[in-house]
Parts: sequence; C-alpha cells; structure tokens
Amino acid sequence: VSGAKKAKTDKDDNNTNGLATCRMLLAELEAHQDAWPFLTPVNHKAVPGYRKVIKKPMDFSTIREKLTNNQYLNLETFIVDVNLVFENCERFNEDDSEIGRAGHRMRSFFDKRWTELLK
Ligand SMILES: Cn1cc(C(=O)NCCN2CCCC2)ccc1=O
Repeated sequence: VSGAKKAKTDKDDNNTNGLATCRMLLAELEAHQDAWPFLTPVNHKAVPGYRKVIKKPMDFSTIREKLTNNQYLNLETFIVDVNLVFENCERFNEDDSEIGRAGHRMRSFFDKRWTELLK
C-alpha cells in the first residue's frame, strides 16, 4: 500500500542510507599516502594551542569508531565529519606547510571520490 514504510533490513542492498559508500570512502581516505596527519586525534599535549583553537577536533580513527558504532545516519552526516577534519586542518596549519598541503591534497581527493560515487 502506498505510504507503507519499507522495513530496513541488512538485506537492504540498495545502499539506501549510503553506509556502504561511507565504508568505501573511509577505507580510501585511511589508505591515502597523505593521510598521516589525520589518522589519529591530534595530541593536544604535543601541539600547543590546538585545544584552544580547534573547538571540534575530528580525525579518521574517530570517524571509523563512529561508523562502527552506527553513529552516522547517512552519507551526509558522514561527509560533515570528514569535512571537519579538513576545515580544522586549514584553520590550524599554514597552506604552505607539510600538514597544510597534505590537508589540501586529501580534501581534493575526497571531493573527487564522493562526487564520482554519487554520480
Ligand atoms: C592534523 N594535524 C596533525 C598534527 C600532528 O602533529 N599530527 C601528528 C602526526 N604524527 C605522524 C606520526 C605520529 C604523529 C598537528 C596539527 C594538525 O592540524
């Protein structure tokens, strides 16, 4: 009957909420050669000023944890956290620095990949 909600099962293989796409994208981010600054949370004890400047820290291992704990509703909420990694990086690092450049390279890689997958 029209309007009846389709029960969500894990057989729901048309990837409706994009979680298979999140898993694929995160695996590619983690495997990227320029991912090294983003693989684990920034150690604010070792990085002066980080805790004060960056209000919402985020990194790939935290995203992995949230994905594992089913904390992402859909691809959109996942993309918000990935973009937070890159926004934090741009805020804290000079564009002309090792980490700043790595962040720009990772952001353009991610933008390219998810737009390819969503087309
Ligand atoms: C994203 N980001 C990362 C850092 C950082 O120092 N990461 C540690 C990188 N090391 C690699 C091998 C062990 C740890 C500093 C500022 C920043 O914005």
